[in-house]
Amino acid sequence: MKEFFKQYVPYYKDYKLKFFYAFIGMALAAGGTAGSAYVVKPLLDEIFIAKNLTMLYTIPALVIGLYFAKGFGKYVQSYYISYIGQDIIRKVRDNLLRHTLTLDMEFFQKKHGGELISRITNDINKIQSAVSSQIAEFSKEALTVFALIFVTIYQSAELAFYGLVIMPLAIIPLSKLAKKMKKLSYASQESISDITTHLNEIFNNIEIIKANSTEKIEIDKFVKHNKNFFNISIKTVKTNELVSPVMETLGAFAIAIVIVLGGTKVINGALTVGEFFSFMTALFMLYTPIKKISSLYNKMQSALAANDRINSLLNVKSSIPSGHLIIDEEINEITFKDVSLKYDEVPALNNISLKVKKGETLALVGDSGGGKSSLVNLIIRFYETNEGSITFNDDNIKDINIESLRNSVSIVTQRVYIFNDTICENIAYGQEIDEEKIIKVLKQAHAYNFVSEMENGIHTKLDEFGTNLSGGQRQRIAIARALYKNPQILILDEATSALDNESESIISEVIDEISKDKITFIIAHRLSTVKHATNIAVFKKGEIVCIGNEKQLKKDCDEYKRLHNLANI
Ligand SMILES: Nc1ncnc2c1ncn2[C@@H]1O[C@H](COP(=O)(O)OP(=O)(O)OP(=O)(O)O)[C@@H](O)[C@H]1O
Repeated sequence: MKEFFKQYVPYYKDYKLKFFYAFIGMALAAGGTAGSAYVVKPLLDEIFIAKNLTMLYTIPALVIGLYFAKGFGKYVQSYYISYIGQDIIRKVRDNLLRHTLTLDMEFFQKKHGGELISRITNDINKIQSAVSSQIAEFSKEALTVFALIFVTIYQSAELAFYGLVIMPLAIIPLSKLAKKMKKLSYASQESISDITTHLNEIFNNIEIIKANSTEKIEIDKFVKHNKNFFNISIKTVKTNELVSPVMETLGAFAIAIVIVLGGTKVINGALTVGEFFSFMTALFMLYTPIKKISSLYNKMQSALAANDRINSLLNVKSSIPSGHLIIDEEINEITFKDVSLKYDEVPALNNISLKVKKGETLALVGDSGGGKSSLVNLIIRFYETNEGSITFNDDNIKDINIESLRNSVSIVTQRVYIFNDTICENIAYGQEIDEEKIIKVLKQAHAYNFVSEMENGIHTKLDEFGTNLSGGQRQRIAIARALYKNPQILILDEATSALDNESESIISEVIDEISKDKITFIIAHRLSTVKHATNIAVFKKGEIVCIGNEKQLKKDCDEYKRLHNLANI
């Protein structure tokens, strides 16, 4: 709990004035509550026993004033505390996404999107009540407790001792319940994360699910996750709801003792009836905030568990540190020297050495799983080499600033990413929109014809995942996006696989033309796509078995000949 506050207290310092207002509200609310307990004494002693007529009118006015103070105080306090809490949560959520996006691809490959969404939404919601309403409630209830304790002691210190001694005894069962709550909360958050992950998977793979009629299998899986969440939630309710009966039973003992002792004092004339009832009212009133504090403490455990999960994400650090060099000159060559890459100790690339110069195109061909995409993953530093070095001109890739590196590269992959935005925004993604330039690249990518036929032309909004486009149209949008960036390095990983032969050969010509001042890498299964490449590297099981132009390979490379023959079957 200490760590939790340590982590969030720095956020609070921006809200000093709001805290001050909230505190005034709290003080009014606590004062109003204690005052309404105190007022029982003059009510009984002055009105009912002494029959004082002035008091008959003064006290009701006082009651109205006290309740107004209590209500107004509560309102002011709730508003300011919620404001502070919500604003802090907004900042924590921003920070969490900011941090998550610094992590490397390996992390995202291993973590499910659904789980991350769950952390950034559900878990943060859990701490929201802790940093805002729970802290406020806790402070308000604690202040009320102090004020009421003051009233009880003021009325009778001896009775107060018997009435309140039970409180410390309650700590033992309550702390046991709190421990259990933290465990249950953790399990509950894991379970909701399973649900989000599964839902994410279902909606992302809906085509496959429908096409295979596996809806029932998915529903059965979901029912299991959902039932698990229900079971944990019910256990949480059982544990949390135990607080109240435990406190009430212990409280009943205290009250019983006080009735016997206090009653005796009233009978002996040591205490007035008013004093006794005022004391009893304060004591009764006292158990409500104490019960609330215990229950809040239990609920706080759920925030602590959520915070553990949030911190475990915040503690993950990128294993690919950025370098300091900013690319501000032309990249004339990229050199791979004895490069090896392993994914979790499984080798994917072995001893790769090659050089690509500006104006050249290197094509990567070979069987599936040969390591072609892995090689381009290294150029954009999605992964780190295990051995060997990659240099841009004479600079080691590890010394180059990652953002600057990626700004110099455009990559089009098999999987086309479309944002839920207009065609303009999708093409200029991350850069200023220049409509003329957008139209130019759309024409180059052979996309302008179908775009101009759309209702709003380049301002047409695309669905997320680009479902209002065909596969080939999506690829053309992705190619246009890559061209718009006008990068020094162009990577096309099966970028034209969904195009018909005619479009592909036209786009290939465009790419040949624009790649004259770039370093280009093309991965393609269709060998016809790459026949004009300066060099073709043939991959097999993570190694380059031959490298050369098409003519040389056709002559000397058995593996290339095999691929060529397969393509012609
Ligand atoms: N993120 C990853 N984590 C673990 N292993 C991976 C990852 N990406 C690729 N691999 C493995 O590395 C090897 C090379 O894969 P890679 O994707 O580079 O091949 P490829 O030649 O591009 O294949 P394809 O033509 O099918 O796209 C494969 O055995 C693959 O299973």
